[in-house]
Amino acid sequence: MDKIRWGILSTGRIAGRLADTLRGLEGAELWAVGSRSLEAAHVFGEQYGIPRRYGSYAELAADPELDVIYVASPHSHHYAHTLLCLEHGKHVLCEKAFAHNALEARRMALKARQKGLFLMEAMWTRFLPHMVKLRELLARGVIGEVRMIQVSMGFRAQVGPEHRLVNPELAGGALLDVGVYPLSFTSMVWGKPERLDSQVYLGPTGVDEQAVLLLGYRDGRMATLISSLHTPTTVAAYLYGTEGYVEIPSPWYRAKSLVLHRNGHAETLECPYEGHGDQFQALEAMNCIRAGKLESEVMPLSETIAVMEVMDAFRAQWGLRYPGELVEA
Ligand SMILES: NC(=O)C1=CN([C@@H]2O[C@H](COP(=O)(O)OP(=O)(O)OC[C@H]3O[C@@H](n4cnc5c(N)ncnc54)[C@H](OP(=O)(O)O)[C@@H]3O)[C@@H](O)[C@H]2O)C=CC1
Ligand SMILES: O=C1CO[C@H](CO)[C@@H](O)[C@@H]1O
Repeated sequence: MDKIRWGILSTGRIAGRLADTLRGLEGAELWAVGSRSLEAAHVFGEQYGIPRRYGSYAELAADPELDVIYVASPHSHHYAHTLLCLEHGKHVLCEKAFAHNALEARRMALKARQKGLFLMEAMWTRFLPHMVKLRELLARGVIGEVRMIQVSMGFRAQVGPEHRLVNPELAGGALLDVGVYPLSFTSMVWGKPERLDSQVYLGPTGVDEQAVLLLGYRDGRMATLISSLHTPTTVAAYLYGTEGYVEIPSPWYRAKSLVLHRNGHAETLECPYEGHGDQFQALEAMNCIRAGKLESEVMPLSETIAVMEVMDAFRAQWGLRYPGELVEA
């Protein structure tokens, strides 16, 4: 296959980051951008050297020469925008959190399967070298049996009530924005939890501004996760095993090393990479598309859906519903 042609849906902050990555990535061609505003598409197109610029997402999705679209709109719109792209025969890499809820995620996965198209949640951290190394270490049992996991991800968002981070119309809240990372991380190690408990602070707009999440697994394994848009926290991860522990230094989700603690000694394992780090997920998407795979084995849709189910359960504990979320008829 020739170069894979990418389209970028939206001109926001993270859209700019992947555009910057894609323009230098082997095998990729940054082909088009779509925005709600043609002017914004032109500005973005100029900035990143993108030849085709559209003033609507529908026109972007309909471009017959595009292969894959990166959906980088707010959480509230991932469902509709992903379906739009799939309906037009485009493969999709969709930002986290994948949707409002698991029902939407299941429908997105079903549509991709029906259309024979690739779809993946852009859980980019999973593809970074330190995560590949971590999976290797755990598979070799270097810290014995992992019994406890502790992960935090919190920062102070100084934004107004309309901002996507706290606006319920845009599916704001710490859980979907940052909590999804520790949940997906724990899922990568152990799969879906059996028991859930939590403490939450709902802010003035009604969304979760911070929470402590407790996950219970079979045989007494447990995880404690922190997610916050209210309080800056360390952004570190620890996996405690029966024979030692692994520390992923702050910020754990894009770290360039791991620290292995065993027998009173700490060994730093370097896991370097260049660039923003989102190139690995783009390479995974392109490799899958070239191989005719509909999903990634590293970030499968079943797991994205399972994590959404866990987030649904936490929101149910908190009585937090989003105005636009799909509900069973
Ligand atoms: N992987 C990562 O590290 C990160 C991932 N993210 C994820 O990326 C997504 C976007 O986040 P981010 O880039 O920070 O968000 P921004 O607010 O910076 O950008 C969102 C873009 O979505 C488009 N959009 C479509 N509909 C709406 C709407 N109703 N209101 C506002 N914007 C709309 C706009 O583009 P336009 O005007 O061109 O149509 C806007 O620029 C989220 O899912 C977020 O969780 C965010 C940050 C980091
Ligand atoms: O995915 C993300 C990574 O971290 C950011 C904070 O620094 C979040 O706001 C964002 O959505």
